[in-house]
Amino acid sequence: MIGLSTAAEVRAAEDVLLARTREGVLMQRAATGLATVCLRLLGRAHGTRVTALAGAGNNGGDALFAGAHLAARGARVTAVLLDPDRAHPAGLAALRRAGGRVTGPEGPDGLDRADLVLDGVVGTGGRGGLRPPAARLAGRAAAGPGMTVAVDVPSGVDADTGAVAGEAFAALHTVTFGAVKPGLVVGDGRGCAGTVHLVDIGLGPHLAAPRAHQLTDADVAAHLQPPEPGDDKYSRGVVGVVAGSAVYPGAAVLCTGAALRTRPGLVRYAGTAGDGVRAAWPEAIVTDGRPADAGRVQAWVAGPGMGTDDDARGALAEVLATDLPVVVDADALTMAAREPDLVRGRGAPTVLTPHDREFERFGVPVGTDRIGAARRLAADLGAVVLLKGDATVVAGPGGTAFVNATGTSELATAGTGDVLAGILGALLATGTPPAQTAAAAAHLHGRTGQLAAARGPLVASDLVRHLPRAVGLVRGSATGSLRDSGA
Ligand SMILES: NC(=O)C1=CN([C@@H]2O[C@H](COP(=O)(O)OP(=O)(O)OC[C@H]3O[C@@H](n4cnc5c(N)ncnc54)[C@H](O)[C@@H]3O)[C@@H](O)[C@H]2O)[C@@H](O)CC1
Ligand SMILES: Nc1ncnc2c1ncn2[C@@H]1O[C@H](COP(=O)(O)OP(=O)(O)O)[C@@H](O)[C@H]1O
Ligand SMILES: [K+]
Repeated sequence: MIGLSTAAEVRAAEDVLLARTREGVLMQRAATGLATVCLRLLGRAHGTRVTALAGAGNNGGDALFAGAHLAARGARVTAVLLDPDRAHPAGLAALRRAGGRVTGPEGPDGLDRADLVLDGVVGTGGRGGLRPPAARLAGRAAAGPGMTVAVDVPSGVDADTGAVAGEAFAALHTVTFGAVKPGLVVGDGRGCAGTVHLVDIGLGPHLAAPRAHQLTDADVAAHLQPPEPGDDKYSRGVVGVVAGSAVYPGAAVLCTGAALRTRPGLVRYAGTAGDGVRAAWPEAIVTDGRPADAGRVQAWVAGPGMGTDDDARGALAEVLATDLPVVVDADALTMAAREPDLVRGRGAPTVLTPHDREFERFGVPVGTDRIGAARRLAADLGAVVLLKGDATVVAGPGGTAFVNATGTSELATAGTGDVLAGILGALLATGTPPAQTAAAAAHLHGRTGQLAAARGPLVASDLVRHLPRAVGLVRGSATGSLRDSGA
């Protein structure tokens, strides 16, 4: 699990460490790590042209020291000081000693010929979008030929939320210190950060336990254990699906198929699209009646394509009245937003899976702080909220959050949410903690999308087909990597 630490959490750990180390040691660790990553990315230093944009704070100090390291290895480094009178004195002296050039915000910045641009304008001390001189230089860097590398955080990105209020530096890579900040992996900040590289500066033992995480394949593998010799179809967790309708039979087929393909123990279907489900998935046990007629299950999925009429409302109320985990998706979200008390006060886990428009139906738009928004709704409803997007966020009612690290924008196609709901139901049926289980489902869904998209555009049923291979890949038992899978 990768911990995501806020700027305040990182600063608190830095303060402890600063008091125990010689002055400048932490910045040296940061700058050396930064220069090392840059050298790896460039392949060589000698003869390369580097422009380091340096603000007046410690972020600028990091960029100046890293520039000095690169200059000492033969790079031609130009430091552009945003505020020449307040530049980090020791960093500036080091850069000059190493033979770097120095200019002001209007000077010859070399951005039109740079191989590498370091963005040390502002880091965790930043507030709001970039101010004009910095915004202009960030724009020139983005238009120029140089590989853009952000120091700690792309300038203009809120490190905690990923919000970008105005202009921000568009980085191909971000070299971040001590801990990954949430703003690098969620919201608009994710797009500005590019590939994130973490440099260890020794903060680990002093960091507060993070309240937000990213899961790795290894974490998710624990949710995808193969059956054991003593298992039978019931012991693997039975999923109940309430989905589809005469108008939307496909949602029932996709959701049921995804549950079966994730954990092929037993899936029961109850609803008005039974014929379609029978035809597509003879393995499912189908009833045309109410959820109560379906037989025993360990988790319910309710919502995809089920409609919002009185019968649908009745079926939803029925599953929410059980003491079982329930996934509330799609049409069920519309009904739950109208009657939140259906969800509030449930004893068993409830996982709501809104996209932004569905989220807004609960009263407040998502806004620019996606983790905060998911946490607030989760706390209000006493439920887990899985907020879909290019980096899906999961929040539990107690504030634990996860940001998904897998996926592809090819998933922006109809029906992929129905597949996610089926995956989630299958994983919840084993009784694992609901917030992490929801994050595991999003992770597996994203990996499946990456596999399916390796061949080009995907449709939702491609995901269902690729699920077994994705499960195998995440378990670590599949051969080959995502890149060479040729799926
Ligand atoms: N505290 C420490 O010991 C360490 C700090 N480190 C670095 O220090 C950074 C934090 O440094 P600071 O607290 O000095 O703050 P920053 O350097 O992040 O920001 C302060 C500077 O940014 C300017 N600024 C703020 N908002 C701006 C905006 N919207 N547009 C343009 N300029 C803006 C301020 O005027 C000020 O000059 C971290 O991100 C990291 O890079 C690292 O060197 C590791 C060690
Ligand atoms: N641009 C994107 N990048 C990555 N994933 C996306 C993107 N757009 C949508 N997705 C994912 O695709 C799924 C779409 O779900 P949803 O909107 O509920 O679709 P539907 O209701 O048609 O099934 C979600 O898991 C979401 O996270
Ligand atoms: K920066």
